[in-house]
Amino acid sequence: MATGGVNADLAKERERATFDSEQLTNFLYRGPEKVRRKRYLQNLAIQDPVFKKAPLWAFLNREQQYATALKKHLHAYRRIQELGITEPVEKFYYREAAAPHENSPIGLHESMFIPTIEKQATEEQKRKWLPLCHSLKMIGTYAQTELGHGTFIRGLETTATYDPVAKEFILSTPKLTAMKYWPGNLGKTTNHCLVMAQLITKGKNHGIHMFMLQTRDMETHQPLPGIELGDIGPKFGFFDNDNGYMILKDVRIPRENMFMRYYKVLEDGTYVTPPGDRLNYLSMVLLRSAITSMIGQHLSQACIIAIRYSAVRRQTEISPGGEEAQVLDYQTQQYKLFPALATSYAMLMAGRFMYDFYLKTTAQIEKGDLGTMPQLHALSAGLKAFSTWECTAAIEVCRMSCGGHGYSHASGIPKIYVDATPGCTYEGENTVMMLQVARFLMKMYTNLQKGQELPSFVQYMTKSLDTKSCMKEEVAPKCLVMAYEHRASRLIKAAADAIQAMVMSGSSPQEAWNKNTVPLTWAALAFCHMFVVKNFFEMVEDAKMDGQTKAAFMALCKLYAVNGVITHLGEFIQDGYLNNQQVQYIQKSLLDLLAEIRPNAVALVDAFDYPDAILQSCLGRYDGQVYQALYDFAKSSPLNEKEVLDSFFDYVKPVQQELEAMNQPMARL
Ligand SMILES: CCCCCCCCCCCCCCCCCCCC(=O)SCCNC(=O)CCNC(=O)[C@H](O)C(C)(C)COP(=O)(O)OP(=O)(O)OC[C@H]1O[C@@H](n2cnc3c(N)ncnc32)[C@H](O)[C@@H]1OP(=O)(O)O
Ligand SMILES: Cc1cc2nc3c(=O)[nH]c(=O)nc-3n(C[C@H](O)[C@H](O)[C@H](O)COP(=O)(O)OP(=O)(O)OC[C@H]3O[C@@H](n4cnc5c(N)ncnc54)[C@H](O)[C@@H]3O)c2cc1C
Repeated sequence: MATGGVNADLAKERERATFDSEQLTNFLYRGPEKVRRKRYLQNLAIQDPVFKKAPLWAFLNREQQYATALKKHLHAYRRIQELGITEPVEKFYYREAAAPHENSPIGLHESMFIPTIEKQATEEQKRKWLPLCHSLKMIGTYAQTELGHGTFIRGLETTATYDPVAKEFILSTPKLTAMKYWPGNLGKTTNHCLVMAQLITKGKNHGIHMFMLQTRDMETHQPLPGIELGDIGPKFGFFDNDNGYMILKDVRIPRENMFMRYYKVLEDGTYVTPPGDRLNYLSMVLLRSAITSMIGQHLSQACIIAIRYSAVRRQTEISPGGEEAQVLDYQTQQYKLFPALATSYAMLMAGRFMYDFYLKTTAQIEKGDLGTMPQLHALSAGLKAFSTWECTAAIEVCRMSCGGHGYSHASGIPKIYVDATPGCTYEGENTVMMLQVARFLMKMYTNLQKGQELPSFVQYMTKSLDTKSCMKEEVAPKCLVMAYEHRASRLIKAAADAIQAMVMSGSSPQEAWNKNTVPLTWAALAFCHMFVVKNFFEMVEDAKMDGQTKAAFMALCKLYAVNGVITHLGEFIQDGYLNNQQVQYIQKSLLDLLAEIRPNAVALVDAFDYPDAILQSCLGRYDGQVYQALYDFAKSSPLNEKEVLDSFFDYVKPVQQELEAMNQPMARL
């Protein structure tokens, strides 16, 4: 049955591409040297026998999935130290290849616990905790969310009451809804956590603060007295992670366990006012800033799978008796997949901007300059929400575009989807994040009205609203960007005017805000969309690559912008900014771009440079031998280990016998 070699259709696709995919790979990973290093690290992991021999997650139950993920991630953690890998992005490449599609049970330790100690602890606390963290004596997580509150963190109910006599904080869960619920790896893996709790000292509540809590004995791993904790049970995805619950019964911790870099409680219980508000929200901002790239990568994997498969899959004779067409040749299939592909590139570019902006801004914060914190908060919240919404929707489109096989774990896409979609909820529920963006935009609008200068990325608001688009038959990037700016400005103005009008007629600002949250999210979404489009064009224009590669990349960028106009057409034409003729130009441009991208589709996904060992998809294989792979996958199903299952004798046979007896003529009498 084995066919071997590269599938002929896929081979042809690669031959007909108008550009060299390696050029785009080099751009995506910031240069050929970095690509070589990425491949080297990925190969090290792929060839490691510990990872190679591990069973595929899809055939394991939850406990086995957890144990396998833990084993692999701990081995990866050790190897990363042995190999001296220190760059976060290089650690990511190694881990992704070591345990593809398996979420790390020590992930929160690395992505939130250690960074929070680094950024929020005093030098003394760092000296004490960080060496223990690096040797995994301390394994920690971030325990903020409670049963009753995830979004409204000022409403958290866990308390940390200072006792000046013992110089200790008493951590308590005063009621059911105050129980910590959801923190990743809290249930079984970790022995420490950062607890967010209401700080009460000298009888006064000073709001939520961060405390270091040891939850389990560092030798026996048993929970410590006064702490009840466990796993919250199976979820939609993240099967391999022990999201946990925790109840605290007056647990005492030393005063030194409060994170005291910015916030302080003196020995006598005096609270020292911090240098700025919301500094203890910075750990969330770090993850939000990283999520746009991460979700763009999830979507890029789904696109590789769906596009390679669509090049191999043939279905339906185009003319009677003729050859069946590659499904990728159907315009409708292209309309599903190419906007998804364009979205993944758009988000990778937005994620690149976002993470660089995070590094720049936090360097300023470290030096005591908190001036850019509001911009960092607004952009990280907005791009996190916009990218996770767009990418998860597109992943589902990719899955459905693979027909029936897309529904099988053999495709790899269902797992990508279930692990990507909680990105819309964790680190700030998306609608709530959009309303934070709206809050920032309303402030900027008021500042504009007062004649104040605006930060560069909202400068476009200062332009008076043009009434007509410059769009011509040749749909120009400049006119597309202006259309997005126009839509965002108009929707921001509309929301602000509606709020101001309500306030003028006697409503309180809060009431006016609450009656306009839908238009406010329209404005915030339009702002984020505009930002992503503009950033994409700028990055393509600045990219150093040959002309053919740039042309292929630019076609995707234009498609992202054009498709966005068509999807949200109402908002672009509501005030007559685009007329009927201009909309027709844009619609035609969409069809032209689908045709232009078609010959490059496979090369554009090859450029993401994911080895098969990471993709783990029968449909997305580089060699396109999908049918053999699907057959092998089916054969390896544990249900096939026995020819006849015990359940046949336990259940089918007895019922057959009962029915047979019931249907005997004598039995009916
Ligand atoms: C490329 C290599 C990268 C490698 C790096 C790292 C690797 C990362 C790997 C990623 C792995 C991913 C694995 C995922 C695992 C899942 C993890 C999930 C973890 C969690 O979910 S933790 C819990 C998260 N919880 C939340 O996000 C809660 C959401 N709620 C809030 O944030 C706040 O409650 C909310 C909604 C912002 C409101 O706060 P509140 O204090 O009530 O504020 P107001 O609305 O009243 O506004 C007042 C004022 O504050 C400003 N503000 C609010 N937040 C911030 C902030 N974060 N920073 C700065 N300023 C803030 C707000 O704008 C207002 O300002 P004004 O000037 O208008 O008054
Ligand atoms: C996989 C996963 C991992 C997680 N890991 C962690 C972790 O490690 N640590 C941790 O502390 N937490 C963690 N969480 C919890 C997560 O951060 C919260 O679930 C998230 O912040 C959303 O809060 P919520 O569940 O309270 O949603 P809710 O706020 O209850 O949302 C429910 C609905 O109410 C709406 N809503 C709520 N408030 C408003 C408002 N002000 N205006 C308009 N609409 C509103 C929302 O839009 C949503 O539609 C995790 C969650 C998941 C799913």
